[in-house]
Amino acid sequence: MQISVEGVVKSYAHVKAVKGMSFIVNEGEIFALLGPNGAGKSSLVRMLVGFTHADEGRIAVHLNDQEYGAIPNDELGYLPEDRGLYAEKTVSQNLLYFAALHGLDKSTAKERMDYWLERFELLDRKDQPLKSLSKGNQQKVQLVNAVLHQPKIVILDEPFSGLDPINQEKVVVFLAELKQQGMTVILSAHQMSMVEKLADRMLLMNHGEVVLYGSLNDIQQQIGVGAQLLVEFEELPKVETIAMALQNFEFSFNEHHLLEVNLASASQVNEALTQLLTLGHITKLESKKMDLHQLYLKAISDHQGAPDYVAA
Ligand SMILES: Nc1ncnc2c1ncn2[C@@H]1O[C@H](COP(=O)(O)OP(=O)(O)OP(=O)(O)O)[C@@H](O)[C@H]1O
Repeated sequence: MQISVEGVVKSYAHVKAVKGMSFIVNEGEIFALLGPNGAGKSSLVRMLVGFTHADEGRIAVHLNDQEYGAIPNDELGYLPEDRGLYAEKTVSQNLLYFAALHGLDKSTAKERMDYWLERFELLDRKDQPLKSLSKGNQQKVQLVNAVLHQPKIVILDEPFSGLDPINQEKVVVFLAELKQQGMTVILSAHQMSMVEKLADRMLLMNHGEVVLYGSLNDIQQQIGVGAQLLVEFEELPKVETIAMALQNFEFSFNEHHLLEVNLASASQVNEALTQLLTLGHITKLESKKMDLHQLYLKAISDHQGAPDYVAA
């Protein structure tokens, strides 16, 4: 299995939502689509599942020795942006109905349903109407619904949204188990700490363009910030003095008023330290790698996208 997206463009009326994006999703990986609101993630997903088509470019899904223009329905597990189960029906009525639509026999469907509901601590709610469950619990039922037929490819639009931290962790475990079962998982998310734990590779997009693409290591290299120094001075020097000394470095202050100096690579440590020592007495010094949350903020603030609006 491989999904290849080549130069895909998608516009709606006057909005150019996807502007020539290319990437590959490999079999068995957890692949994260990241980006601010309106970046074009859902537009991409809608093309991957065949709800809409690209204006330009090509999507090729290589599966079972065939090539498809979108993920075929019987191999797709989908958690759509606008969730859509039957609110009046019970949890089990919903799940068994959709499992049957996917051709699953009732006893297999029941067995798998009970397994996943148990994992999400929802087994005792299965005979209750879906609408009587909290928003987060309904979301967990939706997740179960997406995978009951054991599809090869699972696409989840914001699987963590509306979940408390404990349930977010449960979803992390759920997704890791899907991967273990051999499924390929594509998800969009805004929770960088969850993505960091899970994703094998990721694509950060902004204004319909690829900003960063690859593993966490790859994107750390692409953004050119290998590490950060965290510095505390006995007496914090003036910003202008710091700027003079650190001309070759980007720096900022964190919420504890510690100076953060970005290093392109570890080889810059000596130069940075030499300059920092000219600024005063250092009381604390730490070095750390930038996490995904910081990489995301930096990449998006550095990115100058092309305009989204096209002339009428
Ligand atoms: N059906 C539509 N008609 C017109 N414009 C649309 C439509 N769907 C999306 N857009 C526009 O396309 C751009 C990309 O939207 P999209 O929903 O793909 O972004 P997103 O990254 O999924 O955002 P979010 O994180 O908020 O869900 C936005 O400017 C949006 O307003």
